[in-house]
Amino acid sequence: MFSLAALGWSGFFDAQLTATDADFAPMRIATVHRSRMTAVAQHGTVRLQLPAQANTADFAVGDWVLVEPETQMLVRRLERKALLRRRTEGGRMPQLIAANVDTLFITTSCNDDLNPARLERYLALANEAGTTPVIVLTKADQVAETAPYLAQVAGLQRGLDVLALNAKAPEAAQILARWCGEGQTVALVGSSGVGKSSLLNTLAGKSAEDGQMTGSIRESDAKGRHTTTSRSLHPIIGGGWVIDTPGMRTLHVSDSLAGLDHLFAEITELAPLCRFRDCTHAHEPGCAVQAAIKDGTLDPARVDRWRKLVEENRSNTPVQTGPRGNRTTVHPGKRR
Ligand SMILES: Nc1nc2c(ncn2[C@@H]2O[C@H](COP(=O)(O)OP(=O)(O)OP(=O)(O)O)[C@@H](O)[C@H]2O)c(=O)[nH]1
Ligand SMILES: [Zn+2]
Repeated sequence: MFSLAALGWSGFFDAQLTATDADFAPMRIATVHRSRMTAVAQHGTVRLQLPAQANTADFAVGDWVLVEPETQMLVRRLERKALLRRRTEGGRMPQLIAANVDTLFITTSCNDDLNPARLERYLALANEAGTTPVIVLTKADQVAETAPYLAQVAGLQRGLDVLALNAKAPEAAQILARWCGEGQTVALVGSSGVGKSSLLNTLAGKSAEDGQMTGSIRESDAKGRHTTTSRSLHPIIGGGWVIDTPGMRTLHVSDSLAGLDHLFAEITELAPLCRFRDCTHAHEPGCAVQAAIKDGTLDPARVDRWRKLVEENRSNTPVQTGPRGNRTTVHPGKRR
């Protein structure tokens, strides 16, 4: 038995209920497949009945829905507090990754997987979603010192929490406990092999074998490696919920202007100080960004990465146009 608060219910969702909703049970989407979905209810997990017109692609793990209790028929989805989504190459609509996630554990390991430019992509994703990012460096037990790895990620975003742990050790759950209290939802993202499944098993208190059986479906990818292919909602031992996501090979940045501004705040805050309002910060006289690079307060490599992501975001984000402010989505053209 779970209380609604333990499931992550809050005033934000309560405020969306009307008098006629009293007959329905709030439930949280636990898995989304092509033609079926399951949800966690106060009494356990149920398979939802879907109305004929429902499209499971419109739902994300972590979503709150109202359900008709006798028939388990889905009635409607509640507005989301946060939504992680991305566009895949050639994808017309953004793919939903997870909803109502409080904290995104951006996972990488203390080895060659650690790549600040890739982490910045995940940070933009988290910022744009309205989810707090935390960088989790796994495989801390495999290196003599974690300090050099922590140093590489510490400056990636103001106020960013960064920590190193062994994903397979039970202490990992204590290190992450501040983000995992009752009703809190966290999600794991990162490249294949960094230890997301290991961390999930540690947080959910499962042995590796149980974890594989009851958790994610693992199948071989093109290279014969076993990778996580589904996502689902799992209870954390000390309270809260964890959503695992499939390993992402490449994360293209799109629809994330605000997320990028927040990520690169130390750069975007300088722009108003440039002499020209439309300064490109490349060659203009009186450019505050170039001045900061020159006096050593701004890392030129960081500025290059910022420029590249802003450009990528522009070319991948549909232009919102239309008569009298109607928002018409124009799908992005071929990537250059
Ligand atoms: N020593 C050590 N090994 C780890 C740690 N985290 C993961 N591993 C090992 O690294 C390998 C990959 O870990 P997984 O948890 O399967 O990685 P994943 O991110 O879930 O990978 P995908 O399912 O492909 O997305 C496994 O052999 C783990 O046992 C860690 O913190 N320390
Ligand atoms: Zn400038």
